[in-house]
Amino acid sequence: MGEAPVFFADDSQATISNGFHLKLKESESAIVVGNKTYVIGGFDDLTSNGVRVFDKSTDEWVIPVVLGTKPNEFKGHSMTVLDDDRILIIKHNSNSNDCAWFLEVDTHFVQEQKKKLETDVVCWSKGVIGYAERPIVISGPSGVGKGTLINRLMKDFPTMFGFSVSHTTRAPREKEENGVHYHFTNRNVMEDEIKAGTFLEYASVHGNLYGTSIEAVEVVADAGKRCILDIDVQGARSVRSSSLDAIFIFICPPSFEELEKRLRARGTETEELIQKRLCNAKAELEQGTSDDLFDHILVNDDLEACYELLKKILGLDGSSNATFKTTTEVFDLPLEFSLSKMNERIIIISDNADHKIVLDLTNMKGGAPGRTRGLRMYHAGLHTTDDDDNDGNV
Ligand SMILES: Nc1nc2c(ncn2[C@@H]2O[C@H](COP(=O)(O)OP(=O)(O)O)[C@@H](O)[C@H]2O)c(=O)[nH]1
Ligand SMILES: Nc1ncnc2c1ncn2[C@@H]1O[C@H](COP(=O)(O)OP(=O)(O)O)[C@@H](O)[C@H]1O
Repeated sequence: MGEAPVFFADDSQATISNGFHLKLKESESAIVVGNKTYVIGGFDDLTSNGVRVFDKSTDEWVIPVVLGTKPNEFKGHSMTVLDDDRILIIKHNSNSNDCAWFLEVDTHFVQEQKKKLETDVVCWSKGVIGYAERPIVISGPSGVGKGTLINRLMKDFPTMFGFSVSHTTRAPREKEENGVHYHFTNRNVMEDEIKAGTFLEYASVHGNLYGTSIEAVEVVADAGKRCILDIDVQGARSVRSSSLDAIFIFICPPSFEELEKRLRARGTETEELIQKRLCNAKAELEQGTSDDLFDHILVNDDLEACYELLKKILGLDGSSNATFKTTTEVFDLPLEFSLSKMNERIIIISDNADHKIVLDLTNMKGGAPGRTRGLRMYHAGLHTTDDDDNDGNV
């Protein structure tokens, strides 16, 4: 039986706490979503994971599993509930690069994780202001040239793309670096991490476990880059059903014989492993080309031609409207403020009312696991129409 909720810090907290009074620490505040009261804050306390939940239906406190990277330095904040499935938290005295955070409490991803982990789960997702490009999933059989194409993109556009470094239980190849090509791990550790909800997706491929951690994707978004995932078809299917909102590209070889030739010429696998990869390639090619999982299928025959096509799909050849807006005005938020919600716009009103900033969620995309992208911020009164630019539209 959980500790019963005790007494109040002040009236405002008492009114939002679902008909009972909560005693909150100085840096905490509470908000009600359905039957549950979420108490958020206390990040300085190392014994706390920053979120506790009082469930009115069971009369119990629950400490949920908290996924995603949580915000640091969380002094004052204001909150509001969106769509009954996430809480928007805006930090006081912050700026637009790090002011908006979402605690997802009942989104599709969180519901899935609750089922998987059989416990209460919440997940943080940082809000990113401004135009945000969709992550890219690249799949294809072993030896088709995925790594070659990705390395080329990263080399030609170093500030634009970031590689999602997967975890794997396979042994490192010569020249592969831990933390750069993969996070090399062992099966027991990885299975425990899978159980703990560390991964956005994972699969058993060629007899080893491979997985994309939530952190691997977030690290890239934090660096302001567009994330590239090199994952197998099973992983692509999992990502498709997540909120990552990626572009899915499948790379095919010109022929099976050519695939075998490349795999042998690379010289990184034993004969036994080459046979295993070739055998799996048949099924991968069938799955990759037979349903609607992939948005684009590229044949990597001539490398240059394939690379040009890839750049075209990604809007890098100058023929598309997909320009990269990397800079947006930085807004300083007041020391103290309250929030008011008007449809999909959140008005941030400073306590002395000299300052009004709008956080526009109309083009919000993505979400946990990963960033919530496409948010827009402007000074109230200065904005004219909804369609005067394409911020957030991908
Ligand atoms: N599902 C999933 N597949 C992955 C991940 N990382 C790599 N893979 C896939 O695992 C397969 C084997 O990768 P690897 O051992 O590096 O060999 P390669 O394909 O010959 O370069 C490839 O199809 C990769 O796309 C991951 O995080 N998740
Ligand atoms: N279009 C191409 N034509 C000939 N060889 C290629 C081509 N693309 C890649 N390769 C070579 O094929 C081998 C496998 O490529 P790699 O990028 O490692 O594949 P993957 O990452 O899909 O397993 C490498 O030796 C690479 O240099």
